[in-house]
Parts: sequence; C-alpha cells; structure tokens
Amino acid sequence: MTRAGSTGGRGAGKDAAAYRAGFGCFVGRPNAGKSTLTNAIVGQKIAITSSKPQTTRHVIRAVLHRPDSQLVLVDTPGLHRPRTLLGERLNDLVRTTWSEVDVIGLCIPADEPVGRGDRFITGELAELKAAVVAVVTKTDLVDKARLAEQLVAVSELADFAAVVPVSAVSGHQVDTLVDVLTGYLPASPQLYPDDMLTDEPEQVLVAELIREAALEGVRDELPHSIAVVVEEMIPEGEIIKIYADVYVERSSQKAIVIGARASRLKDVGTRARREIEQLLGTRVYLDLHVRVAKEWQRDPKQLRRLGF
Ligand SMILES: Nc1nc2c(ncn2[C@@H]2O[C@H](COP(=O)(O)OP(=O)(O)OP(=O)(O)O)[C@@H](O)[C@H]2O)c(=O)[nH]1
Repeated sequence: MTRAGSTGGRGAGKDAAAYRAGFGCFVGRPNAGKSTLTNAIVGQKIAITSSKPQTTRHVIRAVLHRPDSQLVLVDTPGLHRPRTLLGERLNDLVRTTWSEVDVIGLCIPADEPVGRGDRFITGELAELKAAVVAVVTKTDLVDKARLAEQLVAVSELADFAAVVPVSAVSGHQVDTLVDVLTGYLPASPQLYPDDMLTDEPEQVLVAELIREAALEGVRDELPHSIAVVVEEMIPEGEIIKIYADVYVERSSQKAIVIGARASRLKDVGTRARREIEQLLGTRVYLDLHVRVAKEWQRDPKQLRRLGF
C-alpha cells in the first residue's frame, strides 16, 4: 500500500510547476456509497443518494479546488447487467467515463464481505491507464477488528495504488482520501475557474432533485420508472419559475405519483422546491406535470428526449 505524498506543498500557490489537475471518479457496486462520498467531498448536495441501488443516472462533475490542485469528480451510475436499452446506455456511459479519468476510487463497503461484484469491477478496471485507489466506505458501521479484516481482504483483490478507509457520514478520512486521489493527478494547469463547483447544467441538477422527491416513499413500486425533464426555468424578479414534466410509464403509475386528490404531488413539489431553492440560492415557483410516456426505457427516441 502506498500513500500519495503532498501535492506540491504549502505555499506552492498556483505555481505552474507544482500545480496538478485532472479527473477522477468513484466506481463500485450499487449502494457502495459513491454518491454519498461525492457529496461529502464537495460539501454540497449535487449527486442523488438513496438506500435503493442504481439511482444515479447522470454524469455529474464536481470540481474540487485546492491551492495547488484541482480534482474534477465525475459521478457514474453503477455497472449492472443490462436488461433494457437504458441499461446498455448506462454501461456504455460508465466505460467511457472510466477510460477518460486519471484516478479511480473503487468503493467497497466496510460492512459487507468482498464479493463477486467487487471482483468483477476490479477485473474491468485492470486494463485502464488510471491509478486505482481502493476506498473502503462506511467505516462508521463496523468496529476496528472488522475494518482491519476488510482492509486485508480488499488489499488481496488487486495491486491497488492505495487503500483508504473512509466514512462519508462521520467525515472520517474524507480529506485524506482527497489528498491521496490528488496525488495521482498529472501536472497540469487549472482546468476550471475558481468558483466553479459543477459544470452540469442547472436544469439537470434541478431535474434530479425533482426525481428524487418524486421517488420518495414509492421506490418499491416505481423503482426505475420515473424520469424528469425541466422544460423551462424563467427568472422573474426575485424568483425563478420552473416548469417540469415528470414522466412515468403507465397511467397506474401516474395515479401513484399524483396520489389521492393530488396530495402526494403537492408534497413532492414542496420537498423538491425546498431542495431547489437551496441549490439555486433563490426563491422558486415550481410547476409539475405528470405525463405518461409508454415504455420510455425501451424506446431510443424517448430516451434521447429524456436525456439518456
Ligand atoms: N453509515 C453510513 N452509510 C453510508 C455511508 N455512505 C453511504 N451510506 C449509505 O449507503 C446507501 C447507499 O449510498 P449511495 O451513496 O447512494 O451509494 P451509491 O454507490 O452511489 O449507489 P448507486 O447510486 O446505487 O450506485 C445510502 O443509504 C447511504 O446513506 C457512510 O459512510 N456511512
């Protein structure tokens, strides 16, 4: 196991010779804690987390600024066995992302045995140019003895550039992980301006927040059947008016999302609006419409329209 050294030292400032910049991403089986870790690192809610697998669909970049480095995090969905066109597109997206980054954090939860899924992903990473850092996540869920066992088990999976235990919930080792990842970035000029946190269009972030709110409480009934498109965001004085469509696959699902006397949709709107106001830092008027797009997961035209 190696520990990356400092990334140019204090006082290096933006000295061109010492500056590092590049791309990184977290991979791992569903529920490994990738989105939560990204959020903990960036300190702002920009990726979607949930207790159900495979909810992260969009590639979301978070730009992490340090005096002497810039780490651009790319968030990928989980790799899984494709059953629909959507599944295939997601896997293509994951592989493309992997081939373009400088450092990959392979997330393996501390509280679950190393399994087939972890071995599969490790094998897939073997041929890439990127440095692979094993990240043992959710360390707050296990005691020291169990963590030690897991670190050994993970180290035996492959010859990783480093193995770093971390807890996104307690914050333990989150900074250390960033130091380690940054250590594997190439010498490079700054890639993005100082004030940039993410280059994902605001509309996509807003759509993700609405989708998350719409899934709340109905994930078992509608696991992958909801897509959201933000049609318009219009600033009007102090507020932003947002018009969005929530797509489901069947009218029975439409009824679930709307709820009796539209009570559920109202809750969804309230919850989403609060999150969006936090994201945008301004008051928001949110207009939601629920529409049926039959079998959108299997239809290439619809998928393109819905942003996949
Ligand atoms: N206790 C604890 N729970 C965590 C930690 N990190 C993530 N979790 C939980 O683990 C679950 C999955 O986390 P996500 O971040 O959504 O996992 P993911 O790998 O992005 O999942 P997919 O989007 O399905 O690929 C959620 O319920 C999180 O709250 C952690 O450090 N400690």
